[in-house]
Amino acid sequence: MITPDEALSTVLRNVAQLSPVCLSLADALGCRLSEDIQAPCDFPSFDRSMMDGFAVCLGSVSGRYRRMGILKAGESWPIPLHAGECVEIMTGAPCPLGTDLVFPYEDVESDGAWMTSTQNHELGQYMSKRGSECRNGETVLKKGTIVTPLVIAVLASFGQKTVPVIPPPQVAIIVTGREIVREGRFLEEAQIHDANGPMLMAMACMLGVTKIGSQSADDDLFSLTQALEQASEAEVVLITGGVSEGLFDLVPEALQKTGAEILFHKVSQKPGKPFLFARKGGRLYFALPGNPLSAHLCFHRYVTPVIRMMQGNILPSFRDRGIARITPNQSGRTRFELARVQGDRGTDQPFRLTVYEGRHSSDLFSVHKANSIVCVPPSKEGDTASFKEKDWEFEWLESARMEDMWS
Ligand SMILES: Nc1nc2c(c(=O)[nH]1)N[C@H]1C(S)=C(S)[C@@H](COP(=O)(O)OP(=O)(O)OC[C@H]3O[C@@H](n4cnc5c(N)ncnc54)[C@H](O)[C@@H]3O)O[C@H]1N2
Ligand code: MOO
Repeated sequence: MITPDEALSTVLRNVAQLSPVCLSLADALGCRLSEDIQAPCDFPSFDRSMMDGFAVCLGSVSGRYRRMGILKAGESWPIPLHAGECVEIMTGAPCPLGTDLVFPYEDVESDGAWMTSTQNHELGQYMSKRGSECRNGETVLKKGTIVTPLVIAVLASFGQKTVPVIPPPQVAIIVTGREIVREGRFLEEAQIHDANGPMLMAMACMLGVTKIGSQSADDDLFSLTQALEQASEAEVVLITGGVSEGLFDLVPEALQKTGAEILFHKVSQKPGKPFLFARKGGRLYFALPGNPLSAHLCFHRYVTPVIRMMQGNILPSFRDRGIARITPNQSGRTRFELARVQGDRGTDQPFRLTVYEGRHSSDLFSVHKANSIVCVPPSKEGDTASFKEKDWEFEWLESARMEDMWS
């Protein structure tokens, strides 16, 4: 059986970044730009008042200016100001031609016909000059930039409706098993509700996936192959259940029947031993063992990096260290244990880990507070089975939230 590291490198060797597409600004949130973006005009595109007050054309020795009228944002002044004239101007309005500076209301006295400045001034004050943020044709956003709400604001400022990005993959989820009842329908005896489908959908959403199909299949070849055919739009296909040794675990056979090449089946890990990885052209298939914690681990460890790489992301290391007491691993397989990290805010004390050990991969209820995973390698021969507190490396789960970990 291959090791988890060998499994991960086989998976990663088979991933390619997706081709760029143009998405609406909202759909592009979280994606990487696939091209540099140039400003289509100067920004701001006119000399803009930064304050409510008076736009003045200098020239008055006494500091008194003739008030020529009012200029709202969204309007422009038709004629140039002459020396000693001013216009009452609102923030965001274009300064009239001839404006030397803007006085805020706080720095003047005005009687309606005349305005007198009461403070010193500087040329150009409170004017955001045309092109002062960027010039027409200037590169304002670099290829590879992640589209955040601030990037969306920049693009929207140029009037751009779409943007070229590396999209997230389309994901299809196939939930197998006759005993699984979906979408809250009534349970017959020996049936259970679907936990994997909603969990995997949520995990994909956390990685920015927006197009997720979900369907179910019975434990027979016809139903499984039909479901696999229906998933042929997706770049990532997740199948849960039916991948182990049972008489009705037919997912490997169904994948082969549809022409997918199985790259490995079974990994020396706990949970998730029956995990299978296959591909057909650019489409990757992950057959995740049916027990929810196995499906969770296999998604976290093998599917998450794939979805990131398809979107042109590097693989960040969400690793940290914390103190824990963990039973030595004499299973012969690499153990991945869910854990809860906690810290003391404002101290430099190391993180502490509560490791949810000894759970079966169907024991969902006691681990839902987990925010991390610890990898416990198999003990080496001759290791005394000591059980001491020590410093362990852990990996944050995608769903971990900082505000939830401080005690
Ligand atoms: N003889 C052997 N039996 C098993 C082995 C083995 O090596 N030899 N491996 C065990 C391990 S480890 C796992 S994990 C499971 C995985 O089996 P399958 O992937 O074939 O999954 P199923 O048998 O279909 O289901 C297992 C378990 O999970 C429940 N399940 C399935 N889907 C869902 C869902 N969508 N939501 C909630 N729960 C689900 C299902 O009812 C079963 O209880 O095989 C062991 N057997
Ligand atoms: O590998 Mo299974 O995932 O332990 O239950």
